[in-house]
Amino acid sequence: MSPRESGPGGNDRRGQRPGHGDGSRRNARGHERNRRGLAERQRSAAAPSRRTRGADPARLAAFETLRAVSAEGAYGNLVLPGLVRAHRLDRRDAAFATELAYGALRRQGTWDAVLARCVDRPLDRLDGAVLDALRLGVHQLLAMRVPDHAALDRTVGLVRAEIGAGPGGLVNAVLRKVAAKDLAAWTAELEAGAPDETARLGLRHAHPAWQVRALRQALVAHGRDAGELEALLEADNAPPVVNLVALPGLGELDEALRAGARAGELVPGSALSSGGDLHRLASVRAGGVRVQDAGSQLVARALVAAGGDVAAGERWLDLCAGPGGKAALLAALADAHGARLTANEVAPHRAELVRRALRPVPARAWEVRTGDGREAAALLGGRPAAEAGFDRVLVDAPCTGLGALRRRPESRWRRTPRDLAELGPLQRQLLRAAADVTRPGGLIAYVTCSPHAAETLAVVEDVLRERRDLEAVDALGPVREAALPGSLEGERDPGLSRDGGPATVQLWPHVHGTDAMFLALLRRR
Ligand SMILES: C[S@@+](CC[C@H](N)C(=O)[O-])C[C@H]1O[C@@H](n2cnc3c(N)ncnc32)[C@H](O)[C@@H]1O
Repeated sequence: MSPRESGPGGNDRRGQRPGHGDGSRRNARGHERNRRGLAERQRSAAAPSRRTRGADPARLAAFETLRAVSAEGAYGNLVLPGLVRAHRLDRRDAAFATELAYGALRRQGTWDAVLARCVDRPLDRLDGAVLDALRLGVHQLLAMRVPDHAALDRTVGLVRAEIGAGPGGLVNAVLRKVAAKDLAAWTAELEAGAPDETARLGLRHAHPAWQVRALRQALVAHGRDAGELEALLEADNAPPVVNLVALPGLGELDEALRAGARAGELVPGSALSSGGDLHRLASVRAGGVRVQDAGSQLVARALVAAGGDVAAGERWLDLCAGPGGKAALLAALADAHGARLTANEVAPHRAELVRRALRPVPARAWEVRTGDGREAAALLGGRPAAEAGFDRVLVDAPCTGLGALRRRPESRWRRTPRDLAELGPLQRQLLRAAADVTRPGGLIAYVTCSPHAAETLAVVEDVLRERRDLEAVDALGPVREAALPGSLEGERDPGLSRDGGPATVQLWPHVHGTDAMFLALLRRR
């Protein structure tokens, strides 16, 4: 049996029932700890003694991630790396904790449906910490190669150590019921009780039904086959490959490639990371090499490739720049072309992240402004757009993120259709404001990391309908120009031309291995 199969903690603990002996003392501490904030938990996790013999550090890191997500509204992908460091997990245990935490978060809806059949009361009447521990137990039993006895013993040990002996008994009884069937049997049972195909797919692939419906509609709206839906849902559940970008003129990928990364297949100057702690790479520490989804790289580069050569002295604007991924690439490209980028962000703490992202780029090429993009007209200082307007404007609009579900494990369960209704007006206002500050002849890239038609095609169509001074221009040509030759042909063609008009571009996780980025290009007349 490989270490992976028994999970972290090693063979020394196999068969041992952890947590016996000093249960009550640890119970009290566990309750208290579960009420404390993340920072304090991270500090105490870093203490030299492991505090609990019942909870192995990798499962504890996963448990604390789920607690931070469900009790504090944290983002799992932001919390877990800190806990991996705080618990001093080695590479193997870090991989186990990541698979466990992210997997349990992604599949939460399906695991809750399984648990609802094994618990004698509504799940919302369970203690939140107990429910999170149960989710971790189910994920190990049904979706990881952890033997049943290890999944049970370690999860019960974790509960005894972190929550209490009483809950330990309940978790033991419930997980035994879960372990009585395998994933295929559970899936068949859940699907048999589902009212329709959408609900069945939602249970099978752990997506809320409204998102299954929305993604099916999005495939069709962007010119693909609805039959791809299951492949898309599956891609949302696969751990995303970490893409790297070398900022042009500022970073080289040689070091990453020597360390095991593979050259990117979609975008020049990109690589697929071999995993592990990227901060071991000097080029990453220096900021010339950054983590960035290949789809994000592509749409940023397409804005620069569009409309012929960049003229020296061009002024570019990134209207919604936080945390600065695309701004860093744009600023590096701006510097290489003798252009200058203004990066705008409404949230001050995110504007600070933009500043940090831009630090490796020479200061002559950029400035950061904190402000509401809807008031971008202030950037022109009262002068007309024909005189002071920007040549290229990126509107990377706040959106539901339905195209980046791989990366944000819990987000699918947090989002609601109401978000679409709230974001729609903001997206339109930002696009109009971008148009107002673009010089005649200048280009606007409207981008979302969602393929939902309501925040992509509908937004662009509405604004085009009301503004005679805007026209759609082809986005596919510039995207192809920015991509590696031949990488977007045939089945991988991301373009959609409606009624022979200029094409918009929609990338897909299951086709391109990227987030589902949307790009429309507009020109101000
Ligand atoms: C999709 S994210 C942008 C991602 C960014 N371009 C990158 O590549 O790292 C959208 C950003 O818009 C910001 N935002 C939301 N409302 C805004 C507004 N009214 N004006 C400017 N920025 C806004 C959000 O805070 C968020 O940072």
